Amino acid sequence: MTTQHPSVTRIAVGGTAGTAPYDVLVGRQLLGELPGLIGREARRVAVLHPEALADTGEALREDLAGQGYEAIAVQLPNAEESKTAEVAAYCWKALGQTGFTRTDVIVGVGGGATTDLAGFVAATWLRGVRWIAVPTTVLGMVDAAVGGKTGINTAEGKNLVGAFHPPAGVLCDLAALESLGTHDYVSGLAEIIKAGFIADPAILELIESDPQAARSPAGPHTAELIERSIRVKAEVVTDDLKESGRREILNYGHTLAHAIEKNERYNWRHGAAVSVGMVFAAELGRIAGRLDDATADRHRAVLESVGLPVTYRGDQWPKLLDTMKVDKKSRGDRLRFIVLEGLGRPAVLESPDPAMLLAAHAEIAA
Ligand SMILES: NC(=O)c1ccc[n+]([C@@H]2O[C@H](COP(=O)([O-])OP(=O)(O)OC[C@H]3O[C@@H](n4cnc5c(N)ncnc54)[C@H](O)[C@@H]3O)[C@@H](O)[C@H]2O)c1
Ligand SMILES: O=C(O)C(=O)C[C@@H](O)[C@H](O)[C@H](O)COP(=O)(O)O
Ligand SMILES: [Zn+2]
Repeated sequence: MTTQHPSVTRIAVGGTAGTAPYDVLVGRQLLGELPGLIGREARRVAVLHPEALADTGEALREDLAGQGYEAIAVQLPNAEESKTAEVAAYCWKALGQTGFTRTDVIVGVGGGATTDLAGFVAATWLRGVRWIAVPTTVLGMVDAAVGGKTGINTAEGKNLVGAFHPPAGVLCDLAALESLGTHDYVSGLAEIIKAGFIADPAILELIESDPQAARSPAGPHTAELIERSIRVKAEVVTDDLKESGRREILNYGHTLAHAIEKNERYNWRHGAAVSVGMVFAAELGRIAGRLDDATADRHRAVLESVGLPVTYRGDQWPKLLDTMKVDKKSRGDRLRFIVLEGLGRPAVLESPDPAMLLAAHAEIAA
C-alpha cells in the first residue's frame, strides 16, 4: 500500500514471508524521522558514512547524541572500496568496542556501496541487529537501499558474500542529491531505466521527453522518476525477498555488468556497467528471437540520451565470460540471463548458445 501527503511519499515494503514491513520515505528534511525509527529501546547508534559525507555523518552523530543516544560515527572509504571484508571487520571492531547489543541500531548514510556494507555489518553483528538506510545517491534511493540485499565483494567477484537483511526504514532526502556529481547522478539513472524496461515503461517516456532534464536533480520529473522506480523495486521484493524466482528480474543487465565492474577493478560505477549490461541483454534477447527490434534499439537510444555508456572494450570477452560463470543466477555450469520478451515482460534465458553470447557481445564491443 502507498500513501501520499503534500511533502512526503511513503512506500510500503515487505511484511510477507515472516519479515517485518517497513516504509521508504521520499521527500525533504526527513532526518527528523530518524529517532522515531531508531526507537527508545536502542541505547547506542552507529552512523556509518563514506569519507565524502564526513560532515553529514558527524552532524547526524551529534544530533543523535543530543537526543540521548550513545552515538558513534564510523567513517568508511568512498564507493566500492568500502565493500570489503577488511572494512566490515573494522566496523565489527568499532561496534565491539562500543558494547553494541542486539537492541542497538546501525544507520547507513551514503550511496549504494555504503548501505550495502552497513546492511551487511547489521546482518552479521550478533547475527543481526536493526538498521536504517539513508541513501544519498539516486542509485541508493531507487535500488540499493530498498529490498534488503546486503553484501561485500571478494577478490573473485562482486557481491559474492552477503545476506538478505531488510532495513527498518529508508529515508530518501532528495536534498542530498544536490551535492552529487553529474557522473554519479547519471549512473543512478541506469537503474531507473532498468525499472522502466522491466516493469514501468512510463519511466522511459518521462526520460525520453527531456533527457537533459533527467540528468539533474532540479529536473521536473526527478521525484516521480525516483518514486516510480522505488515502487517497482518495492513490489518485486515484497513478492520475493530471497530471490527464489521473480526477484531475478531486478538483475536485468547485471550478469555482464558485474563482470565489467570486476574487470575494471571497480573504477567504473555500477550504473555505468549496468547500462552496457542492459544493451548486451537486449541484444541477446533479440538474437534469441525473444525481443522485437524496436524495444532492443530503444535501450541504446535512451541510455545514450542521458550520457550512459553503451559499449565496452572488445578485447576482454574471455575474461568477462569467465567471471559471468560465478554470477548468482548460474546453476552448476548453466549460465542464466534475464532478457525481455517485450516492454515490461522480463523472462529467464537458460544456457544460451555460446555463439549467441558472442554475437550479443559483438554488438557492445567498442
Ligand atoms: N543492495 C542492492 O540491492 C543494490 C542495488 C543496486 C546497487 N547496489 C550497489 O550499490 C553500489 C553503487 O552505489 P552508488 O551508485 O550509490 O555508488 P557509491 O555508493 O559508490 O557512491 C558513489 C560516490 O558518491 C559519494 N557520495 C554518496 N552520496 C553523496 C552525496 N550526496 N554527495 C556527494 N557525494 C556522495 C560516495 O562517497 C562515492 O564516492 C554498488 O556497490 C552496487 O553493487 C546494491
Ligand atoms: O535487488 C536485487 O535483487 C537486484 O538484483 C538489484 C540490483 O540492481 C543490484 O545491483 C544487486 O545488488 C545485485 O545483486 P546480486 O545478487 O546480483 O549481487
Ligand atoms: Zn544494480
